[in-house]
Amino acid sequence: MHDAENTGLISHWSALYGATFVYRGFIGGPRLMTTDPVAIAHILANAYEYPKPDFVRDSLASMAAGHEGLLTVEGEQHRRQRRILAPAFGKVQIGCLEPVFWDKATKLRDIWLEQANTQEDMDAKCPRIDVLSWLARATLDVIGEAGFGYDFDALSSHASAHPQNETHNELAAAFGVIFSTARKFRVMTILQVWFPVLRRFRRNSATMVQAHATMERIGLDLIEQKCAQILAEESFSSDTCKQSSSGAGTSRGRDLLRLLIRSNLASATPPSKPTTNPPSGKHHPGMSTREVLCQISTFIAAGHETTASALTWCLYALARAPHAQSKLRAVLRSLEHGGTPEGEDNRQNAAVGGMGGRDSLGTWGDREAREKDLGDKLKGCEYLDWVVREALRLHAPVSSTMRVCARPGGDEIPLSVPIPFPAKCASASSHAVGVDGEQGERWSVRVAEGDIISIPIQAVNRCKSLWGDDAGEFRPERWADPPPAAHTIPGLMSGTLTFLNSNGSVSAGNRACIGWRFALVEIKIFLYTLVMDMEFRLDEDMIIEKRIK
Ligand code: HEM
Repeated sequence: MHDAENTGLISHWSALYGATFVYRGFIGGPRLMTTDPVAIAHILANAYEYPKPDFVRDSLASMAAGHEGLLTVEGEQHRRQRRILAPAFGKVQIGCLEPVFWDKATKLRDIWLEQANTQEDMDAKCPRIDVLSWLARATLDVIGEAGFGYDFDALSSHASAHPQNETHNELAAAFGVIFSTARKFRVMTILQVWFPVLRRFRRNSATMVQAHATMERIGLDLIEQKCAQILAEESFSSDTCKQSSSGAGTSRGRDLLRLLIRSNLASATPPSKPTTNPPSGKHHPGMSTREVLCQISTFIAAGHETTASALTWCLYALARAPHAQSKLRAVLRSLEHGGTPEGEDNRQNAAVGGMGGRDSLGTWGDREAREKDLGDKLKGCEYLDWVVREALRLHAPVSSTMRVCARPGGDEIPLSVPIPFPAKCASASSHAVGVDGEQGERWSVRVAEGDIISIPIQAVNRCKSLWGDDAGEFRPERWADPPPAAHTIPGLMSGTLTFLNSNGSVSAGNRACIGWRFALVEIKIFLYTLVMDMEFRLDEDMIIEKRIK
């Protein structure tokens, strides 16, 4: 399962055994796998009764998210953190971060254009660019600045033109050590799940200890800086405060961490104490410094590679569908010129790779006003929206997740597709019967407390029973009229599980991606900036497939 390109196998099993079946995990442990939308809706709507299994939380924590970040905490602690974090991810607040997205997207585009002009092995007009590594740099810079006002400087150090070159930024290097070590020791991580005695042999090399210390030191410094800024603003109670809380202006100084600390202070401050935040009416405990610290690494772990991978797959899908790519470019260009084809002549000399493209955004006059105007237009651009939805449906960056039943005494999970008895087997000549000899159909499946359930996000997104026979094809136009069956998936991005779903009540738990709006706005601005001036094609000499590294 680990090595197979991850959707194919699950779709194959679903075709053989139905939407809900059991497979054997590591050392034979049984796991329930379901692509049934009703079952998935039930599990996700009761998020606190279906938490992430310990080994999943452990492995997320070791991939830098920490044990007290939003990705890894459960129950009451999660509810409290989510409430404090939610305001930082609101529509207005994300709007404030748009200048960062424009800035990094433009920087990346200029680097690629420069490479296109100078690359030695450029064959005629088609230079080869390793898109994923560059996008990983760009999205690291984005999450650094928009997440906590920190400059990773990953794009600026591009002079060597080799994105794989080691970074000189100490926080990026520390994160790299932790992230790659966590990935490398997968087998050991799995063994530690089954044999807890092995947990004491966790690798804690001097490099790892130092990497953790660096992350902690820089994180604490950032928290201190933000607290000082907020306190200064509070004491001045000036326009600056009004401006930042209303979300106006540029992003400088208005990062997620700062918003989170403001929200945390408001939460932990007795209502009598003056604060620039509107009174909530209730007094809740805030997050500890350790919890705030863990959110910094959580933002990097959850928001960096996911978005780089999403953007890479968007470009891949467009490269494989030249017609859709040209249509998108035409639509985006018409946005810029108020719906007219003006500017086409200027671009006629632009070679593939966009070498005749524009100057950076800065030379267009009032840069901020122009970005704001374009940002608004992008939000209303239907075809761009279809392209992004379709690419993220087909290529969900988080391809699966797991839950464990924690309901005392187990649960009965409802199904929309019944399980037949005798159950279907791989071989048509053999049949299994229900454990209790039962015959007929079952419209629910019984799970015991402790049973592990796999939710194959990407396989659900590509399910033919939901999306039709062309479910595996990139066809943005399908979003003009999505099939009714797709609406049974209560996803954040209609009909898909890419960002998981949010149909749970606050008390039952909401584990959907809190950064979905951040990601979508970032992706759209990057696509606009890159696709406008460059044409993307696949390198014919490369085999591109999706693997969990
Ligand atoms: C295209 C980009 C992204 C995708 C596809 C994505 C997908 C997801 C998914 C599937 C989950 C649920 C994981 C699970 O419960 O097993 C999740 C959770 C989360 N995501 Fe994202 N994400 C993206 C971008 C971001 C960004 C940019 C941020 C932050 C800036 C972010 C922050 C988080 C956090 C903090 C959680 C945990 C939420 C909770 O448990 O309450 N994500 N994401």
